[in-house]
Amino acid sequence: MTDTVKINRGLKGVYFERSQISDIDGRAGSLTYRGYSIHDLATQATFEEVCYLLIHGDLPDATQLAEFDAALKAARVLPEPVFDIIRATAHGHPMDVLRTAVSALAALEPDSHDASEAGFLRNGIRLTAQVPMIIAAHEAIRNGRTPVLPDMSLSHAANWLWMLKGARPSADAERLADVDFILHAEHGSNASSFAARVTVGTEATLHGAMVTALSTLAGPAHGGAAEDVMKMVHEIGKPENAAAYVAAKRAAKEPVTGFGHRVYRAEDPRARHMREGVRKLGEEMGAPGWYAILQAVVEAMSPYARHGLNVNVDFYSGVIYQLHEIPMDLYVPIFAIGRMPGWLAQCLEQRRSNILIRPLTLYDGAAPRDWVPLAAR
Ligand SMILES: CC(=O)SCCNC(=O)CCNC(=O)[C@H](O)C(C)(C)COP(=O)(O)OP(=O)(O)OC[C@H]1O[C@@H](n2cnc3c(N)ncnc32)[C@H](O)[C@@H]1OP(=O)(O)O
Ligand SMILES: O=C([O-])CC(=O)C(=O)O
Repeated sequence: MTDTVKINRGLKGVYFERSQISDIDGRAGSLTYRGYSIHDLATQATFEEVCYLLIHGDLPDATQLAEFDAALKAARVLPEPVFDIIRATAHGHPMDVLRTAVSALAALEPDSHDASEAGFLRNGIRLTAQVPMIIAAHEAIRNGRTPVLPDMSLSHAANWLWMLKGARPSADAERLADVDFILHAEHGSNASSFAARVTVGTEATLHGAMVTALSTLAGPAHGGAAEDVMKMVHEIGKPENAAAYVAAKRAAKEPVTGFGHRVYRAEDPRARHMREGVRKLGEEMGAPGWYAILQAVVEAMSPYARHGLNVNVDFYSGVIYQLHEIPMDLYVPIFAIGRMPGWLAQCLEQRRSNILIRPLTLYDGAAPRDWVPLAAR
């Protein structure tokens, strides 16, 4: 038996379900949401339109968009006890605070156990609005400031920057955040979305699935990479040091963060937009050095590109946040803001044709043996 079973460690290359949400061609380096190219969405759409597209399956018309936008804005409310929880955990990593607050919302929202399609949708849209509020409130509280109230006249991206900084963002800063959210919104059966689907598979709540997703996103092999890239850039310090840094990592057989992907063998198509954002912003802000370090790392990694090892979406995003003076430990939470509609769409899809997700592990431990009483061990 042991010899005949084929094991796909890490479920590499395994299809576990059909999906109509997004499509990744890893060899071509292409990504579509509901059939629309990520390049068109990143250059033409707003995050609100992308949310609607992912959740409902089609682009909204003007009335549908206005209704969706109004629902998202109306959901910018946090129950008071959530602020107490944020205050009590304020010294923790923002991702731990966010996950704890979302978990608390499961107990605080009266309809969090509504497992109907409408219940998932209502709770999911509410959480999409609440997640940036939690992150911004935590950032204010840990710095001794009063959380900034949401501004209902602002878009999702602009309101996030407003609550984070307490100042109206420029049109360019708003668009950069919007594009960042669009690029991070959905990515098939990535680890956090898969984990969320496993939770929905047990007929658990949407809040439960979101807590699972947040826990899974936080790891450095997944959403935590942007924070690690920024730490790497600081460690490298100047472009001339990049080659030695990469050589040392390769010699130690350690991954160079921001490179590699389970599915892409060509460059991650999302990286193009982030790269352009870093280059442009760096020049505008008179700080081109960060981009130069990143490109020196890319150059040092170029011998491995032909083996399919290229930059992923998180390679460039950290520097954009750094140029906006956003603390490093907020990088993963920002990813979560963008990923909310993707997680929601995945949970809705799982719920509609639900099945318990329960694979097998092949036992190769100790052979059957006799019980040994404690005194005899
Ligand atoms: C939003 C996201 O989640 S994107 C991913 C963010 N994560 C990172 O950037 C962390 C760095 N990257 C990695 O650790 C990995 O590339 C992962 C976890 C993303 C993907 O891992 P896997 O799919 O298991 O790796 P994969 O099978 O593609 O690796 C193939 C080979 O490339 C190597 N490799 C993969 N990533 C890297 C890397 N970043 N640096 C150096 N070598 C790498 C592996 O060691 C492996 O080499 P081997 O065949 O000699 O053993
Ligand atoms: O697809 C993956 O494995 C990881 C990823 O890029 C994402 O979640 O955006």
